[in-house]
Amino acid sequence: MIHVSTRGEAPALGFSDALLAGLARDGGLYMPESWPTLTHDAIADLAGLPYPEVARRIIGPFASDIDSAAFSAMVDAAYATFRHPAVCPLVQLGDNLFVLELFHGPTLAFKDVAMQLLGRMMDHVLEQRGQRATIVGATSGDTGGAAIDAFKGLKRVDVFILYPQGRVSEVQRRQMTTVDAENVHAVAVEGDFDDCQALVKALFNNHAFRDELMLSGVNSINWARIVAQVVYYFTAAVSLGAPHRPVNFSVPTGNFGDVLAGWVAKRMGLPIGGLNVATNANDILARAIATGRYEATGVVPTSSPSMDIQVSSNFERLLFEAHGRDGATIRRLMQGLSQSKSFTIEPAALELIRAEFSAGKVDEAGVRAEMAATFQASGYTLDPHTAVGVASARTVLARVPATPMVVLGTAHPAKFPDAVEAATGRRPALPVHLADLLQRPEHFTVLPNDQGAIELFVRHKARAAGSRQGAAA
Ligand SMILES: Cc1ncc(COP(=O)(O)O)c(C=O)c1O
Ligand SMILES: N[C@@H](CCOP(=O)(O)O)C(=O)O
Repeated sequence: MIHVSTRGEAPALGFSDALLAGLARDGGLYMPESWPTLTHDAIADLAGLPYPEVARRIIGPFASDIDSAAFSAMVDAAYATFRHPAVCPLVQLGDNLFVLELFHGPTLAFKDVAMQLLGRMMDHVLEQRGQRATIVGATSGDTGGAAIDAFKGLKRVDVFILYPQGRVSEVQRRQMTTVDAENVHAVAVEGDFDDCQALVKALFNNHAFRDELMLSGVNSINWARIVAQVVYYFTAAVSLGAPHRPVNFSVPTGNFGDVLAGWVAKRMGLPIGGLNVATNANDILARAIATGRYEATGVVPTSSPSMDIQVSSNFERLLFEAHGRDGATIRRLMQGLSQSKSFTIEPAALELIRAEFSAGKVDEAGVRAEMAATFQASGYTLDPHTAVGVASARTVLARVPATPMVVLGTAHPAKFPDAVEAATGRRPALPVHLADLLQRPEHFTVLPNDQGAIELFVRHKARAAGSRQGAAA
């Protein structure tokens, strides 16, 4: 499978190279050249299969350059880390309303689903090539913890996670800062998530720095992240009757990776009726889909901090497809974004996007009301991110009540105990393996929102680690 950049100027790469590259060298994002599809019967055959087997059938065609026996073992090991036998179970909340619980992995967020596999695949490819890599990632709270858990202690990688200081929950912060592994570096940046993400992209776009340290990325700019997230759309839809009937999804959205994975599932033949982009007060995507104008206005802190994002990286992948895979157009739109923080989607592209995506914004009062109402009605505890998805899903469900609606349950409520307690009156407890998280000592470094300062820190730490590994070898 060949992968091309959304900006049309970087070399095309195979899966393993795209996996290690993260961001393309022209600043774009990798996408496969074509979509593998599953027949109606092949989708029907997925019913009742264990999650790892579905993962092999969906991810396998993309990861075709990884040895299949090794890949198969990595899939089994990745999903053995989940605490639920179904890996991603489906829970019914009401008539045709379901929550797909994606938070049974080690760090209680949907990021684990992809990251547990990504860590194993990267380590495998690096070992085969005899290489070391420096992973730099940006997080609004969940990617960081999931990446640190997946990569901690690995000999061939150093991990640097940039998070916005003071803008993640205490549990999220501690999941990053209490891991005592030499190859892990939690960096509190004096800025918001968009600043952290811009810094990561700037490090990649400094080609000398990128090559010197062999930078690699684990944000959803990495195509492998998206592929691994496609699987649960299949397991959920098939358990609700696909391919014999369509299923809708409502996705709490920030960086647009998770909902894009649903759109990929649709390209692969899954009968998804509609994909609902559910946003919190940071509603740039809802505005863009409603008006055709993508306009970044500055991040507002909310009770769903992982979705406090204005520059939504993966929207670029959808724009690429909707604009006829024309790299020149994407370069022009992205230049507009960096110069004036805005661009206009071309009318034909907007029409294509609207044919597949609806969008809705849920404000803070709406999030609280949804958490409270769901808890009172069914005793089910939603985290604030999933609550955005459920509240927005109800609007769609009112329009199309006969089609099952699956809301992606993106985080465990115990990651956001203050918001959940304020809405429901109950403080959710952390699972046993994290029960002493609030007592563990923290290690982190505070750095300014400055590319030079980040580069200095990463170079210093990565070189020291390289020398340690060299001495030990
Ligand atoms: C809990 C939670 N919900 C939703 C999202 C939004 O997902 P995406 O960035 O893929 O749109 C995130 C962050 O990615 C998250 O951590
Ligand atoms: N919400 C994310 C932000 C980064 O998203 P990613 O999917 O691109 O890694 C987070 O919690 O870190």
